[in-house]
Amino acid sequence: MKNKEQKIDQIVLETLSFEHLFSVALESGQPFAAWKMPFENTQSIVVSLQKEALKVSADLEELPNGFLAHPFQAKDKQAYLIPADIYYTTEMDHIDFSNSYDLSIKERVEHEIHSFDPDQPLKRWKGNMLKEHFPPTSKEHFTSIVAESVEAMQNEEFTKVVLSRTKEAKLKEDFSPFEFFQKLSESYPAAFVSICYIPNVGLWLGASPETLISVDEHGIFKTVALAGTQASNGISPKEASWKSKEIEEQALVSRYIINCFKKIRLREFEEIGPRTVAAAHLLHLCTEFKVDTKTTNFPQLGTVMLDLLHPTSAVCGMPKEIATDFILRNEQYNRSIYSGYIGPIGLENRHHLFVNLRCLQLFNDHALLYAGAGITADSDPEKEWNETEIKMDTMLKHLNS
Ligand SMILES: C=C(O[C@@H]1C=C(C(=O)O)C=C[C@H]1O)C(=O)O
Repeated sequence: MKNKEQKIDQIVLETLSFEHLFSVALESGQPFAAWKMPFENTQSIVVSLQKEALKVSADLEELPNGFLAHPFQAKDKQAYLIPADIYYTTEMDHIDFSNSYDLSIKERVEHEIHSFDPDQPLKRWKGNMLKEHFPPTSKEHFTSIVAESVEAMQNEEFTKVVLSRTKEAKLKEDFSPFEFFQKLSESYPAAFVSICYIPNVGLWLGASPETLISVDEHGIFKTVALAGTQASNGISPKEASWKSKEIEEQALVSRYIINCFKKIRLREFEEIGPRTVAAAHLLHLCTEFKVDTKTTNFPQLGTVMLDLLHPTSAVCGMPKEIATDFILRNEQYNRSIYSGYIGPIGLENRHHLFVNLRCLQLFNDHALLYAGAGITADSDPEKEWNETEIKMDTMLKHLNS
């Protein structure tokens, strides 16, 4: 990975805590993101010192370090970038502070962090939440569009479509985004747990099980084909068995990824799986694909594959254009960054972008949960509704507990 020149200054603080910086960022209304990587304990946070997130094209080699968030559908193909003007992880004893800003901003941030009172409940953040959203999806509407898509697929108009919906959940009076983030981090070690705030996009929290692309510090590129869902009900991944509907649904996603490699004539990929993986109380089928970008001399593979892969048939369908069109005509709401992608880029010399799933958006007094299910010609509308219910439980279980 190319090393970008970035001038960094530091704020060394004696009594710094992650909660301090998280709370100051949340209350400030500045774009920020905090996260925990799968199978890592470290929590990280970036805060932008500009009022708005940057609108950028997802060129990983060129962008400054930060946190990227791309909607499911963006006509201009632009993503939001929260630049790491301030960067801190629970492994550090100081804050990295981009010194392209003048001293007075640094002093203001330092003052706000020092004067933050952890015993006072946070209130200001609620004023920064979006004021409205599309009405939540009724069961009647969801099952009727599933039935309509099944009929279209039986007529061979397309092969797969992922249909999604939303649901509202009240927040308790003293709901704390920080406590919720901590609860998710503790409960889901295998997930990418994140919170991100982008003005006009809102405050989003999630526990994603699905990597879209990653390129690590050694130049190893990875992506996965994740699909097929069942409640684990105490069954371990090794004991799980799958019906042909799910096996085909996941194989379709694998074929889609292999096709993307074919488009760029890349043959040197390793394919591992499919195997059953656990995500919270659910099981999925997963095939992992790996490429060494150094031996293949393809340093920009992450950027190229990102452009080809998104949206994959795990969140959109096959063929992509027809499935997208069906989704946009029938879901009756805007997915925003649900089923888009989010994650840190450049930091610690790696990029890791996840499909934004098992997530919710916060409003003043309630949350809006998002989930979808892969529909094929063999789907049953009632079962697909239930699948979205159990996916939403990933968040719902911890929301007001
Ligand atoms: C669309 C979602 O999940 C995706 C769809 C799956 C399926 O259809 O079985 C499984 C995992 C994800 O790739 C979601 O969680 O909202």
